[in-house]
Amino acid sequence: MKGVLLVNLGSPDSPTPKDVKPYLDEFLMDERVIDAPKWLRTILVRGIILQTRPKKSAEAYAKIWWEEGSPLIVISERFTNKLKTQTEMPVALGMRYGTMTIKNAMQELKDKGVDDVLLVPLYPHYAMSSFETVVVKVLEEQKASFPGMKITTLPAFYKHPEFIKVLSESIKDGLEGFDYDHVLFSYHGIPERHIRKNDPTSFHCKIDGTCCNVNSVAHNTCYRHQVYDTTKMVKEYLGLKEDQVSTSFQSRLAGDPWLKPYTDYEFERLAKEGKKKLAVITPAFVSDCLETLEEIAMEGKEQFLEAGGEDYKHISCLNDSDAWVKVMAKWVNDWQTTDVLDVVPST
Ligand SMILES: C=CC1=C(C)c2cc3[nH]c(cc4nc(cc5[nH]c(cc1n2)c(C)c5CCC(=O)O)C(CCC(=O)O)=C4C)c(C)c3C=C
Ligand SMILES: [Fe+2]
Ligand SMILES: [Fe+2]
Repeated sequence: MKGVLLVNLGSPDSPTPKDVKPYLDEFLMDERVIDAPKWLRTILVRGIILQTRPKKSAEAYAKIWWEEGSPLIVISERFTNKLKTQTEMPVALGMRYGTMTIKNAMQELKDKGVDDVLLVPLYPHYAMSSFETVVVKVLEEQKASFPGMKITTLPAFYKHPEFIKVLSESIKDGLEGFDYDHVLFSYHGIPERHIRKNDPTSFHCKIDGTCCNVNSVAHNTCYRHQVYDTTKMVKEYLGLKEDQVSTSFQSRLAGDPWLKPYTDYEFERLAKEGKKKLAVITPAFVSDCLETLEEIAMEGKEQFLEAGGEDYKHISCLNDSDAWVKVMAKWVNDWQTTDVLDVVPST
């Protein structure tokens, strides 16, 4: 029997250093997130980052925590429950990190008789630190505990016309009544090195965009290429002008160079350039989370206004909107009936 496995990133169990520490430990010890050799990763993560970050992160989580729990988890659960009403297949939700494990979600599907699974990583774009690590983890669990289960993965849907439409329409709703003069597309950043590592040709990606008009298999796994495609397509759908839109990257950790331009620098640049009313959208995330609610909606607003901006609005992610659930329901139901995935990767 067919079933659907939704996977998102995960959150700590509570916004306290006691719960944030093991969550960050699992997250940052993932070799696809901090991709240093294990001995070095251990020193970096356990010897340095985890000495101070859990307290700082817990304070940030406390600012956005809901009565029902972490926004990312609550929203993902609401999305899952709505999807269940729109498909005959069993649907289960797991998280890559934390206590809501992928293994438990796979067990839930198995207990319902599912042996043919559509895996949906809840990320529009491919990065080894998001999409790829989910796929690898699911395949590891399959090998270890569910050998009879067939796994098919929904590809990154960053440029699927139905995704672009539902995202653009939700942005249009968010912009209504807000007299903006610029729209910033802020995506989660990744180290530039990860782009090179994910380039199967080893020579295509130049990290400055000059490669992106040349068709290449590299684009199937190039996070930078994919996010710029999303920006371009949403910009076209909404009829925004070239100088009304820009793309930037948030949430970097110290160390190696990450994808540029950095969102916090963009706030300053845009304010200094006279863009006084800024709308910010965060399309790397399908659900609101720490990185959107705290870093962008709270900290970002402060940074932009301090730099001379006058008005600022973060537009919510797709979350559990009926329109987004309907798009996902169509994709999974099409797979159920035809075995075909109408979500093609790019070249
Ligand atoms: C778009 C998907 C994501 C990518 C790609 C990604 C890469 C990435 N992240 C870190 C480090 C951290 N990210 C943190 C939070 C966080 N990251 C994503 C998504 C992607 N990360 C989400 C949805 C969240 C929010 C989770 C929530 O509970 O709301 C954090 C934890 C918070 C903090 O301490 O700041 C860290 C750390 C790296 C290093 C990385 C790529 C190498
Ligand atoms: Fe992250
Ligand atoms: Fe490219």
